[in-house]
Amino acid sequence: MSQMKHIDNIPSTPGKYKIEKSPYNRLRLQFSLSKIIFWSLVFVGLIFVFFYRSPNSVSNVSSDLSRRSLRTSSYGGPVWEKKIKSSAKIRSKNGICVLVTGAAGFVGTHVSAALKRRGDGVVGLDNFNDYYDPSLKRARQELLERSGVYIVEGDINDVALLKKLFEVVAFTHVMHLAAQAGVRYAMENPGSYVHSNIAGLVNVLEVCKSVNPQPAIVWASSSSVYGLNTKVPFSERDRTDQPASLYAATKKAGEEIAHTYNHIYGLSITGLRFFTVYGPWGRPDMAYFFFTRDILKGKSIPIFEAANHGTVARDFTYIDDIVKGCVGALDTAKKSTGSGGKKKGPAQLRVFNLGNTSPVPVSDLVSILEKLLKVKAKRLVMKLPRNGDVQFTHANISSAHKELGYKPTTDLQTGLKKFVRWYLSYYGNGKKSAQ
Ligand SMILES: O=C(O)[C@H]1O[C@H](OP(=O)(O)OP(=O)(O)OC[C@H]2O[C@@H](n3ccc(=O)[nH]c3=O)[C@H](O)[C@@H]2O)[C@H](O)[C@@H](O)[C@H]1O
Repeated sequence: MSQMKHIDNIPSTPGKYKIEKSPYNRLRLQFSLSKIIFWSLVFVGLIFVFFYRSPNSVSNVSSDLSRRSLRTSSYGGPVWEKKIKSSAKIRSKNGICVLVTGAAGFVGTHVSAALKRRGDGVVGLDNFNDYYDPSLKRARQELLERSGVYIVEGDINDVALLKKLFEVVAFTHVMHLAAQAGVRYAMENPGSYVHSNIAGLVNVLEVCKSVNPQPAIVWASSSSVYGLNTKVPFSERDRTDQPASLYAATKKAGEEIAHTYNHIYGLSITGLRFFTVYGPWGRPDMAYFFFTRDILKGKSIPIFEAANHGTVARDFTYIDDIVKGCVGALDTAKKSTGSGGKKKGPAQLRVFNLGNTSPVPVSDLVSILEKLLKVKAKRLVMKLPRNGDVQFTHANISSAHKELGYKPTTDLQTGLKKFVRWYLSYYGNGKKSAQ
């Protein structure tokens, strides 16, 4: 209020504001100028020290990103284009042509394989960073290559590469799954979330809005957007303005960014809120995966528990169910309406929960693993850390059921059996172990 008064005291027409020219005033002016310069230098110095010393500072983002070995891709040339065109070839009637970002990732690999199997054209894009063991990503790549899916090695922040891909192939759809995943890692490397989940998403949308014809976009949001929401089961209409982690906040930001690109450019965009997806070829940073590894090694596993011995539970969703949801979203996506970077009419904007509708306590997940692995786990019950984890998730999937025909059919017991079978065969019956 007092500041307001101060501003009000200054005449609105600057020319009418008479500055007295006494030597005392000049001296005072010089003195305050040098004071301003002095404090500005101190301020700049402080910023400098902060950015170069703080472990999580933005200046460290580049080193963190390079630690995740983002390669600058070399691309182009007739051989490269031929591979892409062959991978993009549609082999079924009414097939679609999809660019899958994050194709060497867990969900990306399964979705790419499913699309290829039914005769769609599929081209993958992945930067093969080392957030987790890149050899697993390479193995997924081999799997996809054997089924005819080529993965371009490059980053979603490489706009020139994205543009080039659209020059070579007129993709009808983009399945945007490339992201920095993981709830807890966001405290270690916040910059990587901004880089992939915000800057990367914007780059993908920028390119999609400017190509002709614009593709329809389906992308991975997350159940974590519900954050501290306590109303269960989580419905798409519930509030999502209380994220509990930076990961969740970047996914929520992504949903708002999607709204903007839909509104301004007429891009057809569908966001899918995945609920703790698990299964064969999964992510080693996820609990079910490293619990399996550590139970087999005889290492103790930390099991989180909420205040007053409260149960921590997740709506674990099996990968094959998620793939059906992704394909359903692609198949029901309407065309984007814009062209030449301009909106021509209203376009489709959707968001769906893809969960299993039956939350399971983490301790029950461990019991299932014990039975499947025939090894007793060394349980270390710990307080739920305050670093992004929420106590439970539970999806209401009626909207996805109605619009996408989504109907999950795999319970945790059945899904984990398939995961354990894969784990033991991939890591040689546990002799070789996941990193
Ligand atoms: O749905 C999502 O959108 C997210 O799902 C996944 O996050 P989460 O549901 O947190 O999965 P995950 O880490 O496997 O922990 C599973 C359970 O084990 C508990 N947990 C975890 C670690 C541990 O040491 N102990 C423990 O009890 C933990 O408290 C939790 O209850 C994806 O990783 C994320 O990328 C995002 O996609």
